[in-house]
Amino acid sequence: MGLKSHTDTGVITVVLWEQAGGLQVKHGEAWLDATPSSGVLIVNIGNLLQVMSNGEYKSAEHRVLANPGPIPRLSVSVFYYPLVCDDQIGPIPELVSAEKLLLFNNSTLANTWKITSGHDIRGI
Ligand SMILES: O=C(O)CCC(=O)C(=O)O
Ligand SMILES: [Fe+2]
Repeated sequence: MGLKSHTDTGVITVVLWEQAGGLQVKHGEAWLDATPSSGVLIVNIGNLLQVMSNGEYKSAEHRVLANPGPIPRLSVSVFYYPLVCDDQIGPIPELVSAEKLLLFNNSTLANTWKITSGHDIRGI
């Protein structure tokens, strides 16, 4: 199974992924292959961490190629994100300054999710 180009919506995603390739990360206009390695966990920065870090960390666009090679592909993703839609989320105050202006407004989790991912937190 492949996955179309996307950024992860939450705070971080931890991916356990072995042997078969297929994960690609966008760098400029190029798609770079992530190199599979046994026992390695991939930690993706999600859209909410980009907001919380006031843009210090970027949620990278990535995709997964279907059937990238002869080995069956198995990956396990765990998504970390807050659950209460009405909670406020925004840049951590220490990361906002005269040199590093506020890039995102404080808003509810549901609203921030919609702005950063383009769809409703309930998947609508
Ligand atoms: O399977 C992978 O290597 C990555 C999966 C992924 O991008 C995701 O679950 O959001
Ligand atoms: Fe992803």
